[in-house]
Amino acid sequence: MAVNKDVHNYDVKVINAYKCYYGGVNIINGLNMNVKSGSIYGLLGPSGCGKSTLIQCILGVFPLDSGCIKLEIRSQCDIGYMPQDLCLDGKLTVEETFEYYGILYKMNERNIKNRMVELKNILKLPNFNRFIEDLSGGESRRISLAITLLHDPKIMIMDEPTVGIDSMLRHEIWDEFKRITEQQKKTIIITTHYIEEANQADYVGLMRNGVLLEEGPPVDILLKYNTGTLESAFLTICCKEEDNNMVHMPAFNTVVTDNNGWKKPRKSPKKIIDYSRIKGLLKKNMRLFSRDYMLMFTTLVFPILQTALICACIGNNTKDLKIAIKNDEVNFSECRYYNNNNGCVLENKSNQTLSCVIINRLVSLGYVLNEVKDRNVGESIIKKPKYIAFIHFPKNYTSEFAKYIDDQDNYDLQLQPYMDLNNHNTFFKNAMLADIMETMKYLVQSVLHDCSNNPKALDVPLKFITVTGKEVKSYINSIVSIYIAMGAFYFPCLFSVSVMLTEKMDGVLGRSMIAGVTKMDLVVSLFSITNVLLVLQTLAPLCIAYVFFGNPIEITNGLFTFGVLIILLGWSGFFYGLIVAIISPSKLAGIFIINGFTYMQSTLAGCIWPISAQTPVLQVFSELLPIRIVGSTMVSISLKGWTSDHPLVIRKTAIMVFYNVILFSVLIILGKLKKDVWLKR
Ligand SMILES: Nc1ncnc2c1ncn2[C@@H]1O[C@H](COP(=O)(O)OP(=O)(O)OP(=O)(O)O)[C@@H](O)[C@H]1O
Repeated sequence: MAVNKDVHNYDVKVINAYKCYYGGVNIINGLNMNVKSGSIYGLLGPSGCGKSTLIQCILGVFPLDSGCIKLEIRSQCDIGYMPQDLCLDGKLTVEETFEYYGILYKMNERNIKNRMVELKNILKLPNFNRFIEDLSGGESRRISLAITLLHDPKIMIMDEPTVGIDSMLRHEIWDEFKRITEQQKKTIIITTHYIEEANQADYVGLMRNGVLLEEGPPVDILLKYNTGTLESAFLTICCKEEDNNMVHMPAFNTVVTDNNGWKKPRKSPKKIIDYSRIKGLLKKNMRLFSRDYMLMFTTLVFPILQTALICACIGNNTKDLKIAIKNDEVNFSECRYYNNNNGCVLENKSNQTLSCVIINRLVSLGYVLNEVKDRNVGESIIKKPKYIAFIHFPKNYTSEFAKYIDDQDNYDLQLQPYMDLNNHNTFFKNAMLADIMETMKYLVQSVLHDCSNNPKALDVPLKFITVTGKEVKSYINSIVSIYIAMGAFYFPCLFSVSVMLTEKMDGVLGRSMIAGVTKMDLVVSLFSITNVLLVLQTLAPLCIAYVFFGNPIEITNGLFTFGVLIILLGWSGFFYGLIVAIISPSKLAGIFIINGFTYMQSTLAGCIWPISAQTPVLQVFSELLPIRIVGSTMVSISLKGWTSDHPLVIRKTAIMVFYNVILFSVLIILGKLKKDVWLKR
């Protein structure tokens, strides 16, 4: 029973604690620690001995492998924590930082304001309207300390609070610590490298290799080891420990200590979602977003620019492709004066020049024709990538052509025009070949017409009827929806991964979590912002693609599903970004992963080359990619007029809902498996 009575004198008690990171060595190695209520406890020890790890365990960030930690608190708000690093958003002002943490600690506006003024006087804080990123090291440490004290918590845990603060102010801060512990019965745990500073603490714990070698009031320790300073006492203790060659039991030999009369930690359970915390997060994130011009540019301006550029560049007729010409039949420059109605080529009196018909036709299609001196020059010039073809028209081409029609057996093939092709770019080559074939057809039709024959005789004996996609005129019309789908996936993904990883790497997330924010609060607040951004990110590109550039779109009730699919795709991008943020060791890695995945999807989605050209196995994979699923359905809705009740539209929408459920579940599972998922290592 004596033990139970003792319980009430302590705010923090650690009993036989063990902790190691991911199967490594024990960082906390059978540690016992007793922090009395209303006292200052100085936790001392060399760098790397496990002080921060112990603090994280006390805060509940990491669970112990075994042992027990008891905190005399009612809720998370009873603890104030100051991390070793700054862990504050540089782009918030001092006032906004106070407001954010005040909201998390459930303080009202007036309380926050009053407390800010109080703390300003005690800690000599800088102006409230200054940005954190503009403060000096010492000033920002003082803000960090003030945030810890803001909600007047019962227990304050501070990791090196006085680092970087001048000795005068350090002295004043210690006086303030003493005042609040004595007058308000607060409990303070401080880690410090300045061992002599800890003389002012009520108790000190000397930690080494994951255990407390000594614990007690500084005066008692000095007396016990007969030294004048804590530093030499610590050295003596360390030497003794080495002499004794103390061995600590490994974690697997220990028993979870919950049988010493200790109750489970008295903490009211944290709500998984809390409206006021979400409000605080939303306010903070909106402020940060509105000040991050690069992020704003990439998430809001980029989608507009990208759509405009794609519509302006893709699918237009290829222009200004260069063709080298040598025309021995007629002076090249004279072709421009050539009149089509020069009579039938089969008649002797005709002065018809077929080479000019072809030349003028190619010019009218937008090709740039440059005359070369002779055939040798033409054949060598074609090796340069600037030229896609060299065409040579022999002398008497037209009259020989007329003879050929009359007497094919005696036709000299040398008298045919010939063409050298540059195959550097098969797309250009094929486009030009199609134009040349069209031109030749036009030529023969002209001849037939001039010779009073029926030009239609040359038509393909097949009737073409366009059933769907009548309005499709250019390649961009067929793929613009897929590009919009790409943006709908990529930009929410980019937003979630960059916001989460920036905050994680700056330690802001970790600090917010300790202040009470839950993973669900985070997801909900970011999800809300993402939805607003998603509407802007897709509405503007849709207007540009379908209104400004006039890409065809069928107006049916399928357009409702068109919108739903974009939102579902945006959500999957958002969840995917969060998953990447969990598994990425750095922001750069996270951005690389999402860029790589989106790039792969864009390549396989069918807008660069049809999926039917892929190998069967790859086709199955490509058809399952989110951008492909949504993009191809959007194409069918916009060009084929598929309605919302079309079986494939329903099926693909269901697949996207399923994807979102899967991604959200993965997010939850990863969050449960990796407890320290939002913490900077
Ligand atoms: N999340 C983590 N995962 C793996 N190892 C970790 C992690 N955090 C700390 N460590 C390791 O645990 C050991 C103790 O680190 P800890 O930060 O607790 O020491 P410390 O006493 O606070 O040091 P300092 O005084 O320099 O801050 C170090 O070797 C560190 O590399």
